[in-house]
Amino acid sequence: MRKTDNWKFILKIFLKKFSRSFYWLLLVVIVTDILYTVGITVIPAYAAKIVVQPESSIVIVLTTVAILSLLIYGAHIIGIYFQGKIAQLTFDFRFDYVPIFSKRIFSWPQKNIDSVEGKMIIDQAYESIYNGANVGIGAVIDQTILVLRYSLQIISLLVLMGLLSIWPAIVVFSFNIFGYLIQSLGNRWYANHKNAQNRITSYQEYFSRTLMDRENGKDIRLFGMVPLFHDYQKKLAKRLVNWEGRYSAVLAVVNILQQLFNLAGVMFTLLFLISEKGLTTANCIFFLTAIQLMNTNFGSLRKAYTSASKNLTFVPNFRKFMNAASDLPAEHKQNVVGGFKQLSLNHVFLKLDNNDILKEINLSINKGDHLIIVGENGAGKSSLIKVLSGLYRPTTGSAKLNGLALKSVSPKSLQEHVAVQFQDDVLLHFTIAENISCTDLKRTDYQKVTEALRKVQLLQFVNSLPNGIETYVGNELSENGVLLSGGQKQRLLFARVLYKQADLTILDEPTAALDPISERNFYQLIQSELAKKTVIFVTHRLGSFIKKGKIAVMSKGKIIAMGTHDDLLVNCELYRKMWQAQRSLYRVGD
Ligand SMILES: Nc1ncnc2c1ncn2[C@@H]1O[C@H](COP(=O)(O)OP(=O)(O)OP(=O)(O)O)[C@@H](O)[C@H]1O
Repeated sequence: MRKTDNWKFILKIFLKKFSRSFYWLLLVVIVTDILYTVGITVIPAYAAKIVVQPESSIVIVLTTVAILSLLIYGAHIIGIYFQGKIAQLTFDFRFDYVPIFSKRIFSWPQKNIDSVEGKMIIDQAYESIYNGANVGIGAVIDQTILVLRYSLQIISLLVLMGLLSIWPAIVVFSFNIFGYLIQSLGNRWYANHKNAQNRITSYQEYFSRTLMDRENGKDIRLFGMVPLFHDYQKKLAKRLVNWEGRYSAVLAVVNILQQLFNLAGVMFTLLFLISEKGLTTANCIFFLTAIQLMNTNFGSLRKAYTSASKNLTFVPNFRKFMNAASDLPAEHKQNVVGGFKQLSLNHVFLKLDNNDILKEINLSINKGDHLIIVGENGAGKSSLIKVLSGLYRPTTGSAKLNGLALKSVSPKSLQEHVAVQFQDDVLLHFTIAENISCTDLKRTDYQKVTEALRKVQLLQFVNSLPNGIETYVGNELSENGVLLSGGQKQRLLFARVLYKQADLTILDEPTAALDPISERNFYQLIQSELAKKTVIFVTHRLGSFIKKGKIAVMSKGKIIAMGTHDDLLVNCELYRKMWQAQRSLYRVGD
């Protein structure tokens, strides 16, 4: 990606953001800057009149100096106030990105979100916007505005100096240009080495995040893993400190050379002033003030420019995020499924990170079917569920819902007809009712929520809470929130499924955390509440329930057998082994 493209990209974002008032603010700030620059170089020279020309009227000179100073400093104060307003505008831009970010992330194929590459892109894009006021894309704009302001101040000084004598202006300007060239070498070093630094900081953030996250605390504490973490962190810190050391050395060289050039500029001008015998004291004072100010302005300009260039290195990450392939555009996802009739996979293969996860899957689920999927750990059951629920698109082969390509069905229609419960689902720290209805309280059917809670045997517990179904889950958004046990969470998630009453319900190990009584209640609910619905159900528990449906056995990414429990006991060795192993666990005395 070219640097100019990065600038163009940022400019486009901000031009859209800034209204006319922004340009007025900027104009006022620039005018006050120039007034200030001119004022503080001219006023001391004018005041010197009293010293060198005692015959001039002290009253007039002093009054003029006082009035000019008041005007100049007044304008300067107004300028500072408006700078604050500009900073507010450029800071506020990041909050426009909350909806843009989430919308884009959720329009990505799930496969990309789960991948390492996807994680990096999201993290880095996030960093470019939200890493603080002086970092990232916002900082590029802030610093570019500074570059513009300092440049105009320098130009006004050059014009002022040039009106008296062109040579000091040319000399100081040229030396500062050398200073700038040296600075750009330092900038180039930073751009070339930024990725190495990024990588170390991103690893380090993992450790800080994990150590600071209280939810991770249990095992780290119980297994005494803190030293292991600190060890890793120390090594990374060392690498980071080394990196910073090298960068400081580069900066020091740049700084020293720049100071030398500045000094040379001042010396040359002094020589010039000495050689110009006719120069008045007032002009002499003017030149010396102007040169000092110009050097300071050049220094600030270089600093702002360096900062803008440094922060520009964030832009490619952000652009990568904005340009990342999203799912099919909405216009290709207009198909609506009336009611559920059939879900079918034909010759489906799924590759994730270049690994073959699913191989040659052929499956057809018809209205009213109850399909149970069993298999070893890592066989591909959850991945298959992700294909069936439309989260993963097959790498080859087709997935169809009611004869329509699953990828072309509108998300809204899919959401209406399909309910899914994954083994790693998390409850949001919203109210219990919102977690079940998946919408705000105004649109929630309280009676249906109560009914679902009663069915999963949580109603009594929820009613005993201070705010009933309006109690918050967890304590991130409310101090009165309730902390739920693993089994309670799983029952609440199942209440969500019952509330929805979707045509097709997909459940991925929904009983793993349930006690035996709750588990039995769960099977009964499937048979009573979802009897007429279509259900796909992944489980490791080969209980009595399994004898009632059609079973698919998975191994190493394939469906190796399909049939009833009795068929499979005879025809599928893996199934027979799993059944016998589980039975042996529950036989008294074994
Ligand atoms: N996003 C991913 N990227 C790469 N590989 C993945 C991804 N998700 C899963 N896998 C791999 O796919 C294989 C199947 O995983 P999957 O979760 O589908 O198995 P499973 O049958 O549900 O296992 P379990 O019974 O343990 O829940 C595993 O080897 C896993 O490492």
